[in-house]
Amino acid sequence: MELGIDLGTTTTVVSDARRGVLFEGPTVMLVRRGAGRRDRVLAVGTEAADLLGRAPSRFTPVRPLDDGVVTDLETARVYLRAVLHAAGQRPWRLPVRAVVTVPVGSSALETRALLEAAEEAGIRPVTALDAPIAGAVGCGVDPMERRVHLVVDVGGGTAEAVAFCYGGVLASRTGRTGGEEMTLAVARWLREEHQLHVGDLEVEALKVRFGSDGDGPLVVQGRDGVVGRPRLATVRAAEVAEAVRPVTDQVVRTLAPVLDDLPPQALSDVMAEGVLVFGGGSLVPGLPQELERALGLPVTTAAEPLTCVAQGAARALRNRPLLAAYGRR
Ligand SMILES: Nc1ncnc2c1ncn2[C@@H]1O[C@H](COP(=O)(O)OP(=O)(O)OP(=O)(O)O)[C@@H](O)[C@H]1O
Repeated sequence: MELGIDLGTTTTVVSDARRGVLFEGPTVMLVRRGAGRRDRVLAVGTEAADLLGRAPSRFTPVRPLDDGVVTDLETARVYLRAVLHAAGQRPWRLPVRAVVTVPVGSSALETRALLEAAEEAGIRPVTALDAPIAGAVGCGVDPMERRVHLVVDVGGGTAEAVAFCYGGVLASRTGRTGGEEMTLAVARWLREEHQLHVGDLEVEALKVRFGSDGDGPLVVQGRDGVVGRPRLATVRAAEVAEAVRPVTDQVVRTLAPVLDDLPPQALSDVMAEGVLVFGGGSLVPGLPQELERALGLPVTTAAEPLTCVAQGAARALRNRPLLAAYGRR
């Protein structure tokens, strides 16, 4: 079994080169913590997210990643095993080979922790690949060619810009601010401007909706900040955009200096080709345009911005020269 695994801060996607996406869901699991015993997983991904705030108190929601990196090996192992199970794979029966993606900015130690967790979960051999490189492969870009490509990946916990060609990274910028920070900004704005306390999932849904519903009114449900009762509020998409803007500005300010490190020939490749952007954060209205302004280059959003990283990772698994050049072990 050959898989590409995009273990993101917010979303996990598992893809198979032949069958496509096998699992896509929030990076969260619900576990029962037994005294002295191993954690028992009740639900993972969408099923776990649906139960958040509803499950009995003996079940704890656990997020295995923080800003794109593994913070606890055992948690990551348990999570990966649950994800493989949900994706219909049983590592204890089938040999599972995989490419797992990591942020470009993750340290050797952080990458090692993820690889160890994957091996412990039964995935062998496993290779780590920078998520932006995997995303580029998923969009049909060949990172082994001589032409320089520039891609931007805006995820939940990280935003990265990477220029690469001919088997190597030329320049990169990483920021640990992404879509989750945008969600927090919307929640803060609802609290301050509308005196409304809104649950995480509702704020997340509002952030996703405001881009797709034009400038029509959006209804959001929460708890009144003064009297504490449930209440509805009507907001406009343009207001939500304003609330998110300081975060998108920060993302763009962090990434744009990647151009400063490129030699003139590389710049002319990038100018001819433009910039490819993907990751859930790229779907926030206005972000591609702001990026275009800051870089002074045309920006194109990937056709499948949420799954191209996992699909590219699965494809990379069969490309030995690519893994030898860009893989991290
Ligand atoms: N349609 C949408 N509109 C706006 N934001 C979206 C949309 N779809 C997803 N997002 C946001 O994208 C973010 C998740 O993106 P993605 O799945 O690429 O990140 P990730 O891989 O989990 O994180 P990271 O790469 O930082 O580890 C979340 O903050 C989510 O709210």
